Amino acid sequence: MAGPEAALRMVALLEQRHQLTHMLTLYPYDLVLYLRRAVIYTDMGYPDLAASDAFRAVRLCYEIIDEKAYYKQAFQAIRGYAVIVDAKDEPAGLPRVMRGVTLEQSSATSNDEPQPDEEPDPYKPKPFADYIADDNSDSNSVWNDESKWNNYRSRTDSNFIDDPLFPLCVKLASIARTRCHQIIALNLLLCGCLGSAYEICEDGLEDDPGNRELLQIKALVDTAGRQRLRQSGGHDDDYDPADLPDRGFARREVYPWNTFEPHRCSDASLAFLNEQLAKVAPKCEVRAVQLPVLSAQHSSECAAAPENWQLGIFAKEPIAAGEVVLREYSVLTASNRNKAEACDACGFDILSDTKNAGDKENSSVDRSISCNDCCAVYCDEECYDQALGAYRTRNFCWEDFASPDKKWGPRDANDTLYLLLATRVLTMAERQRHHPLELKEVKYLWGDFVPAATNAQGAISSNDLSPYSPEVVAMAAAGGNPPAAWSLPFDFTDHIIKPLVFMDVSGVDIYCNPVKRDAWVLNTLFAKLRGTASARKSRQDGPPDMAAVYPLWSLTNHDCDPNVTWEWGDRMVLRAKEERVKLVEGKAAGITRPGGIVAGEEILSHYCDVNLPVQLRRDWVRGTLGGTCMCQRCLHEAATEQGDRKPLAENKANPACTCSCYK
Ligand SMILES: C[S@@+](CC[C@H](N)C(=O)[O-])C[C@H]1O[C@@H](n2cnc3c(N)ncnc32)[C@H](O)[C@@H]1O
Repeated sequence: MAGPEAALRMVALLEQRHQLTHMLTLYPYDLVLYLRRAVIYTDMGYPDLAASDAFRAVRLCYEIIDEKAYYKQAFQAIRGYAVIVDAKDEPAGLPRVMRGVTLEQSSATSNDEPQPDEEPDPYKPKPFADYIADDNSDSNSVWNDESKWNNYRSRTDSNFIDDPLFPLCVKLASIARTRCHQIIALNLLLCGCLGSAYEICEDGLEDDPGNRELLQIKALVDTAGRQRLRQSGGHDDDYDPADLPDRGFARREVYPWNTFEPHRCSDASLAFLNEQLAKVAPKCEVRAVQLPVLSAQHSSECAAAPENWQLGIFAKEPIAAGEVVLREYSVLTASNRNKAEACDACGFDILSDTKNAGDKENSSVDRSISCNDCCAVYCDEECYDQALGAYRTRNFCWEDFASPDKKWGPRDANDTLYLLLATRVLTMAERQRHHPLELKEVKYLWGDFVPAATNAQGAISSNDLSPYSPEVVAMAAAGGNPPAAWSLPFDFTDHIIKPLVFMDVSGVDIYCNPVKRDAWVLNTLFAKLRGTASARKSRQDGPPDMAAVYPLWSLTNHDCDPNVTWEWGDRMVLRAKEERVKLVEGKAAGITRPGGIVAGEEILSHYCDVNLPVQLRRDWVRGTLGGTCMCQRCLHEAATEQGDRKPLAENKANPACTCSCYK
């Protein structure tokens, strides 16, 4: 499907998504609504969001089956469906999303089978197949008619403990659970999260052994895993499902329904940012600037890369060499260290600060204060007050989750820090009663988003997506890689499970307020945090264990000949460099010229160690810049290294280059 037809279909899907989201705000414990929205997301080509909704639905199934914390609410919601199914006054019986699941071999149903000499139970629901009508559509069904639906719901005020529909409700939850496992596993496969997809199949098969769809998805995951192994030069004999790759990718984009993303270069945005910047960098201003769109294919000879509008910081007046340009404080920090070592608010390394050691009034350790209720420490009263205003309350510390070593085993250090930063944003949003994407620390951050149309190319989408679909089978046979344009690293545990666990242990109702806590909100946060966070290590040879986002500092662009240096302690401090690299043909590094910044000059920071040779610098910043660095120094040094002594002005678009500079 292409052109207007595809566009019309997308409009219809967006409308359905909108309606289901609205219904979810009214009935947040209704697992069927989550399942229906999951199917819409799959249809739109957002498998990560589909997996997330199905995961919330499966949690609601377990609430009912295992009588957990939200048992009563989840039971009330499913009972509305049971009333209709039992009365058979709705011809379609079940909502479409739950049809076609049979639990013949399920342990959940086997206990329900009557023993030969047992009295028949008058309340026992009829065989499930009886409820499944031939009608294969939800159109004209009660599920789409809100007033009729509310009428059914009003009949669910019974005391559920003695409720005759109780067995049917549990049965519906068991059927939904299998459907959830199918939807989660298939969509994780589409994201490339093979390890988690495999595990979900196993979980589902434990509840519903022999389920055909789950067995088929497991076989596809297996195929994809073996293919990946072959692609990386390994042999099938070495294949072990426990080693399946689990890092997938999701679309990094401003979702079509995201109304929170500002037009970053508008007058209103610039006015707001400049008001903020004036407090921390009085000699500077934020401006819109055209930057080259970098790609990994760019070569040094491509001087004519396409450009896009972004933001940058510029000097409004001269700044002397060595002068402070910007001094910024932030509580959007994350620490993966022992809580007693660094300030919980600003991340300052209190224990290792030896500046005023022994001085009772001024040493960092003696000025620090500890939380009475947890082991968090703060530099001083000021940091504690900042924490109180931004993310914590006097008697609630968020401490349970935020001690990563307590909860989570060894894993990628950067991923842990991004997760902890995301949870800090969630706590800020709760404390300040804002939507997470509306917080001023988050709203204007660069997210490195890719246009939705680019992401849609190659996405597998269908409202009847099944593990037997030729597209899915072909995708698995090719190794289960999502489209190359999907650039947001995606992990089932970090993006879906842990944020929910975090909210849960923090006492937040994870089902309520889906507009604030949805998976797309978290993905948008992760995109922004990945585009702007800085990390550091406390031990030279250790992994990064501290991270922070300084929203204004993060607006500075990179250059391998920067005009500022930065120091990161309790604040981020930018200073004009004392001296700069002088570009002399054939001898770029080592020769210097005086620092200082003139009015109108852009403040250029550095995202890598600028003392390294050009190739290593480019390798370092490729991820952050989205491609090969094309700053004047890199172009110059790369050309010199390759023996190309042409003056830079002659470096025009290169016909041999595979990037878009020549097209
Ligand atoms: C931390 S942001 C810098 C601020 C950003 N320009 C903004 O609008 O917020 C990093 C992004 O800026 C862009 N960028 C920074 N330095 C660049 C450079 N020298 N050339 C091209 N793009 C650059 C890249 O898109 C990179 O992903």
